Amino acid sequence: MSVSSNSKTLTHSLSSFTKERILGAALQTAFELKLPVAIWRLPNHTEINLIVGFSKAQSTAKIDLEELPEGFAFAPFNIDEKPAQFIAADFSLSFDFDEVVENQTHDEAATDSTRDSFKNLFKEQLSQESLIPAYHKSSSIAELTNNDYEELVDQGIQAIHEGLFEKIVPARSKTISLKEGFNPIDLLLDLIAEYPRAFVSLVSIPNEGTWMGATPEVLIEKSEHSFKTVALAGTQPFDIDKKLIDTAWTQKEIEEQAMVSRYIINCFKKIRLREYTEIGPRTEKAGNLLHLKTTFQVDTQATNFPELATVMLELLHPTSAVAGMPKAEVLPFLKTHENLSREYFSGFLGPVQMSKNTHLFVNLRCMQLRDQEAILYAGAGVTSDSDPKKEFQETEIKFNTLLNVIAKQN
Ligand SMILES: C=C(O[C@@H]1C=C(C(=O)O)C=C[C@H]1O)C(=O)O
Repeated sequence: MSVSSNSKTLTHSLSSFTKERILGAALQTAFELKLPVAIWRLPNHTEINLIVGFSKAQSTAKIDLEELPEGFAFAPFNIDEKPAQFIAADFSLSFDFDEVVENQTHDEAATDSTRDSFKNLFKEQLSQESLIPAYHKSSSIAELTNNDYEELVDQGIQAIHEGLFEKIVPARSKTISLKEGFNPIDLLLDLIAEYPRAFVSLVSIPNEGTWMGATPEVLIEKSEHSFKTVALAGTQPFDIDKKLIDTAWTQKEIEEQAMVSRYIINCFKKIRLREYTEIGPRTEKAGNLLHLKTTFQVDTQATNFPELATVMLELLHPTSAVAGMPKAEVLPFLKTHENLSREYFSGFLGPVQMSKNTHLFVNLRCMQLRDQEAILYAGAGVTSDSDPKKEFQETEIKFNTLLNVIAKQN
């Protein structure tokens, strides 16, 4: 294993451990010291990243992508009711294949004692051979669950027929029990291996809990001079015997996805941005599913709009792919009828300003890990042509993205 190191790092000692062991020890240490931690792998990348914050995750009502330091953002669906969390990259590690690199961390005096406690306990945990790491659990107890999803979809369809809105995305949850000896790191590494094109992550924050997922949906990508967002909607199971270009889409699915594109274009219009590139819609494979996807790109240097990502983030979230359209009518309807605490499901998450790049994703195909159980979440886009039974089936196949991999454990 090749290693890069410097005197302030642990790397020389890390290189003799497997990534399972290192990630497990870091998660356990963060749990014991009540520190926030995020582990992720970007789509189409091999590198796995881990950061630990040496102070509490910062609660913030606004994610300002220009102002924030390097770190990881984790925002709920309803950002007006519950603030977003931000984990600063006080300690960070990355693995590329088997090579481990401990990145130079910020050396702020205020966090020195936490840094020392973290490093000492981390070293101790690394020596535990069969460690099953613990994770932070949410302090919220009242979990709402809607058990009649078809009825909810039906109410949505009726409201569309009455002209209240054009599209709605009701969601539901499914609780499963976790096997004795469930190891979140093993599952995370299996998801990473199974879904190379997804954003795979585990986020664990004291009081907020632990979330894991493999999402196909980019919310915002920002690099020094470019901005990207996508309109992703329309769902069908992936058929291994069929070529992607031969995929046929119904009018309902085409319209449903077009509404998401229209929503993004309307956001551009609000800020008078005319120069963007639009690619698609094209069929996109997302694990066991297929979606329709249109990509929107902007050269932020040519348009002289360096803060575009922050402005668009506020306008876009939650998009019509996870809420519906128009938002002002749909959000109160969901609040009254959905009867589900979405929490971080269909919120957004991802690394901010890490090596000058920001990658935010919509938190889909995800679950919340609790004590011996996990709550999975999924929604489906409902339009006037929806069939409640089919929408229920769609949420079932969305759950399968995680369930198929969980079933392979042990
Ligand atoms: C709401 C979810 O997915 C979103 C809804 C889709 C749809 O309605 O077809 C497709 C992709 C996502 O934008 C989910 O995965 O839970």
